[in-house]
Amino acid sequence: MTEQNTQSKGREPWIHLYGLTLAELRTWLEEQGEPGYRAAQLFDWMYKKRVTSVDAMTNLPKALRNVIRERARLVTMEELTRQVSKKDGTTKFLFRLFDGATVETVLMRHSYGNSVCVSSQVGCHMGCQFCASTLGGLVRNLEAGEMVEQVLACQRMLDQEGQRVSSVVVMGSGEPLENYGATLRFIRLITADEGLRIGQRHITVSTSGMVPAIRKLAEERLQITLAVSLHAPNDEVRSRLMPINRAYPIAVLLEACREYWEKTGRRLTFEYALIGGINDRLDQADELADRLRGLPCHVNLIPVNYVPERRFDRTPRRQVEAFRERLERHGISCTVRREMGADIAAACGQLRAGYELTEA
Ligand SMILES: C[S@@+](CC[C@H](N)C(=O)[O-])C[C@H]1O[C@@H](n2cnc3c(N)ncnc32)[C@H](O)[C@@H]1O
Ligand code: SF4
Repeated sequence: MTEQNTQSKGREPWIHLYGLTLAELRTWLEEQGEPGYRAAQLFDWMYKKRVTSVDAMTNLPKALRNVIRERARLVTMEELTRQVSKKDGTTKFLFRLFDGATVETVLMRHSYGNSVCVSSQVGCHMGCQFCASTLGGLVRNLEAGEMVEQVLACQRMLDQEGQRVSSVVVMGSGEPLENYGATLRFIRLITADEGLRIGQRHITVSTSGMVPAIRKLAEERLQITLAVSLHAPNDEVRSRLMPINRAYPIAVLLEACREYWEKTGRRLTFEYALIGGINDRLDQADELADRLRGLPCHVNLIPVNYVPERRFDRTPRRQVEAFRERLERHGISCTVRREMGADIAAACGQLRAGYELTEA
């Protein structure tokens, strides 16, 4: 039996079709006593025609459709809410999963294409001080198929406009490298030729800095971008903001990043949320530049999103610009991330947190 079935503890033994590769789907069909060649037809309905019901798969025999309906599931998530930004078209979805847990997905509309921000876990237990996703701790890992479904839900919305998902960032709730197997499987599924065919170079995985997993990922030699949430120029500040820094301090983390670059040839991205009075002084920009010197990388500066439970101040716009200029003067490539969907609420994780509160 396929790997994903054994992952899914605590649910009825049905197979999630979006969690399977084409070869695995073929094997599964054969195990059900059905011809394996039907897998390609099924995949076509799933990924090219993107139907949401097995009944719509009209070129499959009725008996086969019955087998699939009884023993497998196609769509496992229900859309609870959809908010569309009037400013920039950013769309935030809140989904209910098969077990009642909820996750967020965000579709961002850029001039250069459409990007989906995927969640990798329900909640998170990493405890970063500025992040809403961790407020209720970790509920569970997402399965690969549930991550694929997030992308497909956005693609179905884009289908109405004749557009496609051009890039994927695993930057929603959760620490993807803690859910390593599912994240890797997800990447393989969405890049597959017979699936959505999203190029590896259009995929970014963001991590809080799980050093052993970064090393393991480097060995896979994928062409994805690794984004590392750094947020501080030294261990004192980073350990206050991110408990993981006590296990893997900055020097150890940057060493793993260098290894990632050496093995994959991919430039690193560092995420740096500017928090007023904590990590946004110009001498801290100097210190950050010192640490990153010689490592092929790009820094994304993000004025911290307000999380009511945390009460961190946002760095004023002028100071953000000064910080960026200082880094650039040191030769560090750097951008200030454009705020998307500012009118539809909230830092990552807040939509779900708000929903869980009103449901409780
Ligand atoms: C929600 S995390 C998920 C991926 C992974 N766990 C990580 O930490 O990189 C995605 C990014 O959002 C950032 N982030 C979380 N809360 C934020 C906030 N309130 N303001 C700005 N960025 C935030 C994180 O630091 C990280 O760079
Ligand atoms: S920033 Fe990432 S690792 Fe930290 S709590 Fe949020 S989701 Fe988890």
